[in-house]
Amino acid sequence: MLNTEDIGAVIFSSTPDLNAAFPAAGARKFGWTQVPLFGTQEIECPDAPALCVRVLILWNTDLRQRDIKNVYLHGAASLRQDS
Ligand SMILES: O=C(O)C(=O)C[C@]1(C(=O)O)C=C[C@@H](O)C=C1
Repeated sequence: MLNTEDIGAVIFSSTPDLNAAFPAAGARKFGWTQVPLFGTQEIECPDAPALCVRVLILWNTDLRQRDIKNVYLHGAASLRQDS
């Protein structure tokens, strides 16, 4: 379970085709009002999925990296076939 108090910061990247709203603004509406949030733009890489938001959560945990499951939804699953 992810406790908001354990989140150091969250970084969002959006593909250049997404510009209607800031992902960080959505996260605040969702309840992350005290979490430091930052947005950036992903590079336009040929064959990479369009309309894609990546979310990197910097989370204080005692878990080992190999015990954390990164989640890739829909077409984004093709980005990391090794995970
Ligand atoms: O994990 C992703 O979302 C990817 O697109 C893969 C990958 C990578 O090669 O590790 C590539 C680009 C992103 O900026 C981050 C990670």
